[in-house]
Amino acid sequence: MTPKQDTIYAEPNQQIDKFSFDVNVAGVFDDMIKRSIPGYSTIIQTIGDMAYKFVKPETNVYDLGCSLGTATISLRRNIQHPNSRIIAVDSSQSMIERCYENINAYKSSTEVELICCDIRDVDINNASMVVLNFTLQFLDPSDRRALIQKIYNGLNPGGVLVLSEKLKFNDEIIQQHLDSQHLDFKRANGYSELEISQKRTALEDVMRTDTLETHQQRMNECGFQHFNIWFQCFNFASMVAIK
Ligand SMILES: Nc1ncnc2c1ncn2[C@@H]1O[C@H](C[S@+](CC[C@H]([NH3+])C(=O)[O-])CC(=O)[O-])[C@@H](O)[C@H]1O
Ligand SMILES: O=C(O)C(=O)Cc1ccccc1
Repeated sequence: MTPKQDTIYAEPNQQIDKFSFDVNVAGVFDDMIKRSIPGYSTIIQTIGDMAYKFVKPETNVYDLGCSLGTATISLRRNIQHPNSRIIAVDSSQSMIERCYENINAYKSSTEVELICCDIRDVDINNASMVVLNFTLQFLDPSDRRALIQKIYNGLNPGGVLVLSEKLKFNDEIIQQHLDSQHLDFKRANGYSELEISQKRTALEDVMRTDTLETHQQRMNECGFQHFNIWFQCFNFASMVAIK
């Protein structure tokens, strides 16, 4: 089925509300994320490839900020062991409802537990893989370290964290260049100048990005000794940390 087209910011708005993962966004999210994040499909595919390699029998796999379940479905398709379990979490009720339908559209022997709650309140234990695919950037910056620490503590030795994020750059010239390439990507995917600028306003103070150096330092401080970026397209990156 072709996803419903994202026209949320297509008409001029008198007042632009803060971006939220409400029923309107959930209804067009498949289309929105594919047209907004360069490399999204590659990252989803590779999360599946990593699940094949990293997920061990009798362990938990977490998809934190699962939205419509795209990463969960990729994980589940690639897990080799029937006796592992995916715990998919999102705080948006509208996302969770649609995610439930998407997950149940496929049969699989891997159980998925869907939880509607804040990822800061979820217990992480006996994990062989944790996915934060473009979710950490929406968390209050002062809560990020505690979340990464909780993930580190809940991972088994040899377990993996996949962290995908929009990046910020200290170098102003690089920041401007990569941002303009991202805007060209959105234009090429059919977004108008009005859509781009209204969404940008809505995302201010809602999505706060970190530099790669901040991510690296936080990972190290939480105990991860093996960390690197495995994918980057413009200002979007996916990183891997192994315990
Ligand atoms: N504190 C929180 N607790 C729980 N959920 C949260 C929280 N904050 C934000 N979310 C949820 O995190 C998701 C972020 S989207 C993830 C895409 C997905 N991973 C994908 O692979 O398609 C990324 C984006 O829109 O750029 C939304 O569904 C929020 O409701
Ligand atoms: O659209 C953007 O400009 C982004 O930075 C990515 C994004 C994608 C989906 C929801 C919110 C932000």
